[in-house]
Amino acid sequence: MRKWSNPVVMRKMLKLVTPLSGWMCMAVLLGILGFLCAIFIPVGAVLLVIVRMDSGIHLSYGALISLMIAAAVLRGVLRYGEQACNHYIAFKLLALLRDRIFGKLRTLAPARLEGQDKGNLISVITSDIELLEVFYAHTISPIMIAFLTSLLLLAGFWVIEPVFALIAALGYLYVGLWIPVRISKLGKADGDEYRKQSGDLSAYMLESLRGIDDIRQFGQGDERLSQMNYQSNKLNALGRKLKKYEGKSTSRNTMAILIFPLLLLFCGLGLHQHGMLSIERIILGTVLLFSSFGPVVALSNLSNNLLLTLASGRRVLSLLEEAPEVAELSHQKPIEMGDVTIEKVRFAYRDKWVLKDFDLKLEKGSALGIYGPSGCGKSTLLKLLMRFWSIEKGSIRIHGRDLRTINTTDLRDLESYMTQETVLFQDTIENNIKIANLTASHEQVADACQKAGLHTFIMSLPEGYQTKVAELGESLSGGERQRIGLARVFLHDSELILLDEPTSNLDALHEGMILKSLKALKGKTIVLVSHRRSTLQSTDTILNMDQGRQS
Ligand SMILES: Nc1ncnc2c1ncn2[C@@H]1O[C@H](COP(=O)(O)OP(=O)(O)OP(=O)(O)O)[C@@H](O)[C@H]1O
Repeated sequence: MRKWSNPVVMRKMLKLVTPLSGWMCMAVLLGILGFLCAIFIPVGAVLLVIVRMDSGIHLSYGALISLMIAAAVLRGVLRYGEQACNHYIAFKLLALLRDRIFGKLRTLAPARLEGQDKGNLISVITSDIELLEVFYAHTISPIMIAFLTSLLLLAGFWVIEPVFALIAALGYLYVGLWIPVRISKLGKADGDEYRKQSGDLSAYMLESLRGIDDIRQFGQGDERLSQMNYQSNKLNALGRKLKKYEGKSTSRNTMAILIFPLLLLFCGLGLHQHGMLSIERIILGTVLLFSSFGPVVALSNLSNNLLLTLASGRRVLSLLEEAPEVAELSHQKPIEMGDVTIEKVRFAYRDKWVLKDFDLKLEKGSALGIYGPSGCGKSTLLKLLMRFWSIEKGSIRIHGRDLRTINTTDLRDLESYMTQETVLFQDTIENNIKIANLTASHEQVADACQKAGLHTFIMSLPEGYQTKVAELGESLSGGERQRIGLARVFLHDSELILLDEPTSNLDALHEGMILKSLKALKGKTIVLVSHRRSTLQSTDTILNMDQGRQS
């Protein structure tokens, strides 16, 4: 995660509001008018008294009362309008941010999604983005409203008595600026840590839910539970610390709201003793200051939530600015399938070397079988052929073209990759297979299923191809899932087929059926990784990949 300071995060988050600046101006205008209405009610009451004191001020009693009633009603309407504008902005921006985050994940995947940080990533996508609502709906406009309302009020104080304007300015600065800045500084590290630990807890929960069967089988439930409690307690302790900052801010605000009007009152009385100020102006100034802290207090209260919001903003923006392992490529020349040449390829996951000076030549239309000890880099080789990761040194070429110069969509069209795990989506079986070719007809899907030895099984289901995967629950066997994965490969009908243990869960009958279908694919180049020598018998050549070297 980037280590941007809070003002930098705020600037970056503010930049996103630019397209909605019209709505923001409207929210600020309504907010200022709303606060002025609220302030006018106690000030109006003072004016009523002053009028009765026969002070020489001539105001209609009835008109003043009517104005006060109108201000009270308007206060509600204006506040509603301000909040409506703010929430419109916030939810529009959240939708935009979600869209950008999902777009970003597409460019970062799959390398980024292979990391162990999935729980944290889920927490960024869900709760962190959600928290930004506080910033867009309850932070930006209060800051502007407080600033502009305070300027207007200071002008009013100046008219009553310039010394009052000075005292009011000090009060507003203390409550609206000094307290929030101080509290933000105090709690920045704890705010960041809170968001991080909350992400860690999500990751731990997610991992525990995924592995619940193993946890129960090996009696690890209590251990997991106590770890979860430990993490929750740590999170609660941090939450309490953040609440303490909130308490500090509230108590200082309350004190300031009492002390500054008192200061103003004493100064006013001093001036009065020297005959420089009337009692009416002192009362008016004191009440005006006492009742006008609303906008700056709203600002000060922000500092508590702001700590968490900025920590969330930092995580969301860091993800948005993360550089992908391999950049998406477009506008390159189209590619035709040809021989695949791998020369002196060196590749490491961070500091863990997997392939060192690896060479391989694969003729177009041939089938290569790969075996080797677990962890020697067979799957990695397929991922490099898919350009999921970038290689350190050497080159991978298709038809003489370096993989790094081929358009991403061309590469995806040219290649089919079946991983060891087939992921199923909550949809019909037909649609689950059609993700390999969205425009395929039902006949094409059925043909692919025939080749994958899946058709008879699907037809035995109550709703055939329209059976929902969710309705089958967990009842699909590993072999059935694997055959769905294979059906996707057959439907994708690409030139280069990369299969990672495609038949590991299948019985001999189904395996034989699939290998026959693969052999029948004329002109396709196939790379088949398997631990079973029997599976590899169907390929033209077999490679023993040991410690990243051909043997
Ligand atoms: N995303 C990753 N980050 C870090 N290390 C990784 C990553 N993926 C794989 N590895 C490591 O790289 C090495 C090669 O992994 P790979 O999956 O390519 O092996 P394999 O030969 O396919 O193994 P198997 O036969 O068990 O599937 C392993 O030691 C593995 O732990």
